[in-house]
Amino acid sequence: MKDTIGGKSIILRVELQTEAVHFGQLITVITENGGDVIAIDVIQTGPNWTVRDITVTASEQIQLEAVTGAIKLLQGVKLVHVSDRTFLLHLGGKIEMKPKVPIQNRDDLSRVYTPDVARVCMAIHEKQENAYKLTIKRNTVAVVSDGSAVLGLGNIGPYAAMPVMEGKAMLFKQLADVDAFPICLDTQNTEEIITTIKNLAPAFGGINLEDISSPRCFEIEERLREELDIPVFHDDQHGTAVVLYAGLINALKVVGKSIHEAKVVVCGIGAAGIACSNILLAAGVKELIGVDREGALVSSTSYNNPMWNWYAERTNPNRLTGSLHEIIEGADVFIGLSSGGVLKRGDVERMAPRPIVFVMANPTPEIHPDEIEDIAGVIATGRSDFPNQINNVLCFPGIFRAALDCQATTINEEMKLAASAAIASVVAPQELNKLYIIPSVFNQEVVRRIRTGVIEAAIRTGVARRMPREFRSGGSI
Ligand SMILES: NC(=O)c1ccc[n+]([C@@H]2O[C@H](COP(=O)([O-])OP(=O)(O)OC[C@H]3O[C@@H](n4cnc5c(N)ncnc54)[C@H](O)[C@@H]3O)[C@@H](O)[C@H]2O)c1
Ligand SMILES: O=C(O)C[C@H](O)C(=O)O
Ligand SMILES: [Mg+2]
Repeated sequence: MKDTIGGKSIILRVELQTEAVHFGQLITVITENGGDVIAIDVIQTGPNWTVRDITVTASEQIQLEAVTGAIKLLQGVKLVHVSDRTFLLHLGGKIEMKPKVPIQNRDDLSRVYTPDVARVCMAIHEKQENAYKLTIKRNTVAVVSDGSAVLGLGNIGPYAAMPVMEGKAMLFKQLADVDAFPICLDTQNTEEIITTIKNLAPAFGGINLEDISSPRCFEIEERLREELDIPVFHDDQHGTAVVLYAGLINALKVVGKSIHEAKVVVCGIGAAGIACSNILLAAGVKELIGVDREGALVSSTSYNNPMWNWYAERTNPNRLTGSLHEIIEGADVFIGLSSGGVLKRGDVERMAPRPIVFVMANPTPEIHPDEIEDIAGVIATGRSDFPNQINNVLCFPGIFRAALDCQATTINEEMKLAASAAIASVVAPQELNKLYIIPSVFNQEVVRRIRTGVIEAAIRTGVARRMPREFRSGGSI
């Protein structure tokens, strides 16, 4: 699949006959064909030959193909091989498990394993809560997918979903020191998914559901929330909604509009679109219209999807009908959670002045930001290679850090709103502008502030089973 935006990067291993060709000629051929040379490494040299690795990036895959084609035509140059840097990074997977203590002798062995481990087992058998003290449970989250709605790629199955889940596990660890396991299930049957996750739960302090398509994701999450005593959080719904709301709070300030008066169009009424709409309704949006493939959702129509009937009852107060291109007329905010290329420049031209355009489909947004840069008030995407990344990665590490630290039984609405406010607050008023409405994933304040705000909300709403030390002003739970 050809991605139309974002940098592409390859490493070219070339052997040059130094008498037949100058290195400068090779570089000229690369740049003339649209490649940027970002690194050169000498691998081996001989009396009249040299082998080098040249790292080349280009904005389009097609340019990289042109570069390799042109190199093959150069006299005195042999293209030994081409490696895709992204694939290299994924070789053998991206994470590993590491013991916390070494096992160096028999004594260690008998304590981490048989026979002494039995005493620890019995301590948990006598008091199940001890699992939080004596196992990985207190710091471990399962990232579970069935591969049915992976990014905007659709139902690509559990094997193909793994790289995303491994990536989420890496982010959990790096950003919030949460240990996370990627688990991709080879079933898309609602009951089987629920039963499997329930059976897996003893090892985990939380369940992060990921990339499970709607409407099954709603029932799976709801049932697991009822039946488990650890937080179950469908990231595509709630993580996205938390970050979207944080971004919108700040974007509205940039364009000087009020959330109560804004006309908001959400495109893609799936897992993420429904959750984002819910948070917007709770935040006071009055004119909210949902659009999916068949056009605007309206209460006068009956849908096969029960969530859509529920949705249409609560939104579209003026009962607008028609396609996205019609509905978008005069809108102040567009929120895309559908698939790449759905929005056209003409649509944005017909929005209200200084429109807010959040095109959050991954990996290809609903419109390329460059196409509307001159007419939009604020633009955000889900990707890391544009300004204003509205992506659930800003939420899930911090919200689970908080939930694990206070051993929350659930992640409730108050905790989610606290997370949104925490994220929005990281951008100081004097820093706020159209290219900076949302903090970077690498801003360490993000997880820290989410953790504080979310633990406070958990304690306030009575779902914390443990009071972290810094929150113990009087008494403990
Ligand atoms: N930026 C983020 O943090 C973030 C988070 C979650 C999801 N997403 C993106 O949002 C999209 C949806 O994810 P999801 O988990 O809600 O999936 P989903 O399958 O639950 O829902 C997708 C919805 O979009 C609709 N849709 C697809 N193409 C459309 C089109 N051309 N016009 C109108 N509607 C269309 C589908 O009918 C479906 O209702 C994906 O691209 C995903 O990558 C982004
Ligand atoms: O994985 C991401 O980048 C965000 C989100 O979970 C998505 O499904 O697109
Ligand atoms: Mg996802």
